[in-house]
Amino acid sequence: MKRACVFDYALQEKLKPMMSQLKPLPSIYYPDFIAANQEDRANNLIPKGTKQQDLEHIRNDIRTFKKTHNLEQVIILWTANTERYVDVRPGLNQTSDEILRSIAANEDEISPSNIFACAAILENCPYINGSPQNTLVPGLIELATKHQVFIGGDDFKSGQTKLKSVLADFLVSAGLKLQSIVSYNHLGNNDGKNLSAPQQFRSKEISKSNVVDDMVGANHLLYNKKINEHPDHVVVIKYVPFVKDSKRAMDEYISSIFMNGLNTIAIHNTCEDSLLASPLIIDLVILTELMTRITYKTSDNEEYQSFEAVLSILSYLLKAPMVPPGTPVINALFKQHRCITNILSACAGIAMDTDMLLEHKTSLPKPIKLQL
Ligand SMILES: O=P([O-])([O-])O[C@@H]1[C@@H](O)[C@H](O)[C@@H](O)[C@H](O)[C@@H]1O
Repeated sequence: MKRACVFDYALQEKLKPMMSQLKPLPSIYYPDFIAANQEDRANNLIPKGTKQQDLEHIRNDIRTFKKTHNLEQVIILWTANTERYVDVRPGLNQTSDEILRSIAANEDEISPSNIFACAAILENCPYINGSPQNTLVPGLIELATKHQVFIGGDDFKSGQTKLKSVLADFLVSAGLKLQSIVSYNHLGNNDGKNLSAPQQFRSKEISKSNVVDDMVGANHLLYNKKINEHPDHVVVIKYVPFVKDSKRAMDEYISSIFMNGLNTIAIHNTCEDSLLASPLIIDLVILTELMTRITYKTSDNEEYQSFEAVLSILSYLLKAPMVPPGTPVINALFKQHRCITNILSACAGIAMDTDMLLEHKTSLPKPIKLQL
């Protein structure tokens, strides 16, 4: 808390008695997966062993934590460093058997977050990837499906990307042809320091770049699908220690409009990145835990079932939403929000809001006013 410099001194002093009770458990550190500049922070480690031993250690930590705190459910959420992407290849991690064998064989290409996700799934704990790397490889998706354990990701959608998912939806659905998006930001916290390494930046660049794909892809009038027409989209992230957690985001959106006119929107946003991300952590855990208690049955199957293991309802909170294989990725923010409210309305037996408000546009009966 002191090192991060997010809270002012007075607030830190108030929080210190509570925060000092929280002792992080030793973790695992495979240098090849995060920036070399993180080495001095890797100072609370499990004794060096094989990846199988690391897996068993993390599994035991989960069981011990659950028993010590007398918990019904433990949810594992990765908020640690952005890792480089792992290779996805036959024999390594494309099936559940492959990834379990690869861990047992101490394969170099198994990442720390692969180990945590595998441990969570094997301990029947939902796993959420709050960072952009491709932790949840096909083998872990298959393992989660087999064990019917929820998984979700990727990458908290905190600021610049969340705004982009609204602006792009507004522009494209209004027929203003978005032609160029340049998203620049600099920040000085440790996330920024880790992202200053090319491979870690590449993970973040991927998760920040796909957010307009569904909106562009849905508008065949503006964008020629045959030539995969798409706006220019550039993401730049720079590490500037002086600004610490106070991320500066600068965006420029240029759209072609009527009679070949141009519409340029330029935005400057300054915000403490950690303060944007922390509430997302809480919401992701609450929504995931709620989904563990929702089952459904259909007219042709009397048995109640859970939702798909890949929890795409979390997409409202994540930059690069994971979806069950073969299903559409929705990034438009208010579609994602409506998905949550409509599913919860259905669970509560409440009619979904159609926004038609017909009762106020016709002679249909007016709604009964509820005295709450
Ligand atoms: O959510 P968002 O503001 O688009 O993206 C942010 C990035 O711009 C920032 O560089 C990174 O450090 C944060 O983790 C966050 O991912």
